[in-house]
Amino acid sequence: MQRGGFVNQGDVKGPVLIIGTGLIGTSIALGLRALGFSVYLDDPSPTTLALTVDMGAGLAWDSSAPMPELVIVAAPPDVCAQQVTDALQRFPDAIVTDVASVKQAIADDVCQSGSDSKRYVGSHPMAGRARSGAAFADKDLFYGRPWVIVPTEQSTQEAVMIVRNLAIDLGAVPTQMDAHDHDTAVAYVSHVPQLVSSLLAARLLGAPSHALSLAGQGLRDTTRIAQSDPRLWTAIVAGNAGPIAAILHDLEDDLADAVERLEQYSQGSQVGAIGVISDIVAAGNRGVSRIPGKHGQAQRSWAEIEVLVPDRPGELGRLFTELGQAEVNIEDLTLEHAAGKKYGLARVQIDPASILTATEELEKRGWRVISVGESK
Ligand SMILES: NC(=O)c1ccc[n+]([C@@H]2O[C@H](COP(=O)([O-])OP(=O)(O)OC[C@H]3O[C@@H](n4cnc5c(N)ncnc54)[C@H](O)[C@@H]3O)[C@@H](O)[C@H]2O)c1
Ligand SMILES: O=C(O)C(=O)C[C@]1(C(=O)O)C=C[C@@H](O)C=C1
Repeated sequence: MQRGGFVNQGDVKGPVLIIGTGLIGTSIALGLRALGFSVYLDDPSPTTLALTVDMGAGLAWDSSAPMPELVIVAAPPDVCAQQVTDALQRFPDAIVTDVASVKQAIADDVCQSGSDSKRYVGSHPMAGRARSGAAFADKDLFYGRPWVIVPTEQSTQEAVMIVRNLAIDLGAVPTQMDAHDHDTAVAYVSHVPQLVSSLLAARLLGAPSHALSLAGQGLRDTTRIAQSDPRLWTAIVAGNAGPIAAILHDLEDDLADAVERLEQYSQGSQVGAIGVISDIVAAGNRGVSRIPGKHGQAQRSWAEIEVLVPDRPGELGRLFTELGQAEVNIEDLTLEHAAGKKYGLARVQIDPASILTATEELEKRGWRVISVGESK
């Protein structure tokens, strides 16, 4: 079997079975297929399973298939413990992992199930999309992203290595934590952000349509994940309710303070209101500067060029190609589209040392560069 160029210890050689072939299960399956693994798929929805097989992600599992060496449960969090326990019983030699966004409740249930839980190691790839389902799967979804490995006290070292190798084979960066630390961490970086984004987007239901027609990048940045699947996120949030509630309490205090000061200000009192606004924005600046940049490095400043991109097929590709020809590396990109306009606005982030070259080369090739400046 062709491997991603990694390790001798904990190498999976036999077939991999993926249970739950939605966004994450199918992305893993496609990535493993591309590396030459033999992949089997199972999902309670026959339509989903057929779609995943049609996408070339593997073969539908049946009892005549060879015994898997690794089983990956990629089902909603509230059914993962049961699926892991069943897999440990059905496949007595297999290592079993799950990829659910919550870990403590699943680990507790598996360890108390009476099954052979030393072959179980939890895990969680920190990559995804706001859209569920196999149709949105991507074999490169995990590339460069953290993948948390969450052994229980009973997990064997071999099982841990196999799950680490899975992450590495898919281009992810494994990092190990216990279930409690994992759940607290993801409450901060994933679960509370999801709820805040949803709450913010829900406020738009009461906004007049002329307000929505003015929506720009700020609103899009803060509400992208509000498109997420309510069923999946109900199970995620319910599975990590304690740590999430603790952070929401702090947020509630901050909000109550801000509301009180703003109301005092609007009623004519000057005391403390301006200070609280400045404190909120400055604390936000400090918080956002703690988010690591690409590949987990400390965040650094990029230069940003804003370029008008004609709304025609192939134009964005041409922009990438022509920046590449000028030997300018794109570090990040955002696109803004205004409804009914013939142009989109691409904000391309690049190394500040390349800014002059990029501007000159783009203008030489007929692009309209709107502005050049600093970005984070
Ligand atoms: N979406 C993300 O961004 C993301 C990222 C990392 C981890 N995860 C975790 O990965 C898991 C899958 O999420 P997803 O985004 O792929 O969801 P999804 O809705 O796209 O896919 C879930 C799949 O599980 C199947 N399923 C439902 N009940 C099942 C059961 N009892 N047994 C087996 N399969 C069952 C569904 O038919 C569906 O195909 C979840 O536990 C989620 O917390 C999600
Ligand atoms: O990129 C997104 O859309 C995601 O929401 C991915 C995201 C996250 O919060 O980072 C969502 C849930 C997962 O458990 C892991 C990753």
